Amino acid sequence: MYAVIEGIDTAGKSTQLELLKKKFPKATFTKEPGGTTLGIKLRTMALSGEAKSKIAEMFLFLADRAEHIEEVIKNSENKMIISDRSMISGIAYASQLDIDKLINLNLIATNNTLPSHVILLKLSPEELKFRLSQKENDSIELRGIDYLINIQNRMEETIKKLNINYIFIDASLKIEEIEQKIEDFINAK
Ligand SMILES: Nc1ncnc2c1ncn2[C@@H]1O[C@H](COP(=O)(O)OP(=O)(O)O)[C@@H](O)[C@H]1O
Ligand SMILES: Cc1cn([C@H]2C[C@H](O)[C@@H](COP(=O)(O)OP(=O)(O)O)O2)c(=O)[nH]c1=O
Repeated sequence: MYAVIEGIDTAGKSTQLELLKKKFPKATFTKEPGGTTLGIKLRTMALSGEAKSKIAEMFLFLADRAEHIEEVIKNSENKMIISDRSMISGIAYASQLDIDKLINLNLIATNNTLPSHVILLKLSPEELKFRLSQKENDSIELRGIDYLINIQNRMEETIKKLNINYIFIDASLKIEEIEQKIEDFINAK
């Protein structure tokens, strides 16, 4: 199983991953960007905001993804893998490019590997605004509410296009309610 937790910044991914780690202690927990030694360097570069070109930034994430698939996902193929983000973020955040083109590029990076289970935590604009106001924001989060809601819409569109097994969960539900929905989804198939 290759399950991924997706959602825009502050959707609650880290919160749920901490709970999943307790529930599934034998699973492999990983993340993008920064799930490998090379990926840690690429993550710093990608998140610094140094890239003037959005395309250059996207290729940093794609390089991270290719290394992650090869080093982590392929090496744990028969185990339960749970990842914080995936190619769905890669496609959604590269918002200046067309989704179909990005699917092709990402399938090159992943050698055609797709997640088997996608969990998307969805925020309303109001809840997003509140959560961003509560924390210090990195260069991507500083792009604002409309930017992030557009990314969230692109995540939904990408997941539907990829025709994979997914669940969309209202991210403003209680933490325990979300936890239960994720557990039921993972245990169902
Ligand atoms: N279901 C929830 N209801 C209310 N607040 C939440 C919920 N889940 C997470 N939070 C809070 O929202 C903020 C962002 O959560 P976090 O798990 O760090 O998101 P992400 O990893 O997706 O950026 C944190 O302050 C966290 O405590
Ligand atoms: C995987 C990926 C993430 N991102 C963005 C989303 C996030 O804003 C940022 C880092 O993700 P993340 O590690 O979830 O950030 P945080 O430290 O806030 O938990 O990178 C892309 O722009 N493209 C990508 O391909």
